[in-house]
Amino acid sequence: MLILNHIGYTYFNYFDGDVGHVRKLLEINFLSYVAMTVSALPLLKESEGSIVVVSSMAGKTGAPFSAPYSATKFALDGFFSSLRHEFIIDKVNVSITLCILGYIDTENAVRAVSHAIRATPAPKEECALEIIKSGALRQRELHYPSSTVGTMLLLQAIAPDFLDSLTRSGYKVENIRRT
Ligand SMILES: NC(=O)C1=CN([C@@H]2O[C@H](COP(=O)(O)OP(=O)(O)OC[C@H]3O[C@@H](n4cnc5c(N)ncnc54)[C@H](OP(=O)(O)O)[C@@H]3O)[C@@H](O)[C@H]2O)C=CC1
Ligand SMILES: C[C@H](CCC(=O)NCC(=O)O)[C@H]1CC[C@H]2[C@@H]3C(=O)C[C@@H]4C[C@H](O)CC[C@]4(C)[C@H]3CC[C@]12C
Repeated sequence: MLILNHIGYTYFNYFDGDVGHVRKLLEINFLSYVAMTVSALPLLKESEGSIVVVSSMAGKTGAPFSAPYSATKFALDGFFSSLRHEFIIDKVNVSITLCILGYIDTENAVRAVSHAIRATPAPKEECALEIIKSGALRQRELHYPSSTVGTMLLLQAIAPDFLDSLTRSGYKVENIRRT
């Protein structure tokens, strides 16, 4: 099983216009996932294995203060959803699981956003287990925590403007200091 999980450092703030940062983040969060998949594919085909791509709610719906990060996660969905089709057409028995995660209590995330986000983060240990399970079960997508992510995806489909305003109301915008 190939689990793609790493992310590069980004800021949590208004987009600052730095195109170089977006390019660098795409390299770490997106292109390296493509490169690692290419390297591992011969072995994965031989073992009929699984690719697990760790993404985010911010890779399915827009969220403020994470424009570069969000772009890299949307790119993962586009690339790996297309690849999944090709595997099925080609009868390649390698599964692709896209993990759509809400706010998780890892040290870096809590440090970056706890001053500005009202939600309580979900536990990282349970999250890690769900990620591994979803790959082993060859699920198409993991939604974790399922109630929050499931509700948000449903709202995106039926009431996208309402979801946007709900998302914004979850932020303490006054605590975001423009840099
Ligand atoms: N925590 C959250 O709220 C959420 C997380 N996610 C996703 O979950 C995954 C894990 O997130 P989380 O654990 O919070 O992230 P962290 O920032 O805690 O960890 C990121 C990891 O990536 C590694 N890394 C950074 N740059 C590179 C690089 N250039 N090459 C290789 N490795 C690198 C870091 O290594 P080192 O420590 O050595 O620098 C670190 O181990 C990510 O894909 C993230 O997008 C999705 C939604 C919410
Ligand atoms: C808060 C976002 C989701 C919207 C919401 O209100 N959810 C309620 C809930 O989840 O209970 C967060 C969803 C994903 C988060 C971001 C993420 O994907 C990890 C980044 C990691 C980095 O270390 C900094 C923080 C993140 C940008 C993080 C910020 C909060 C989310 C957008």
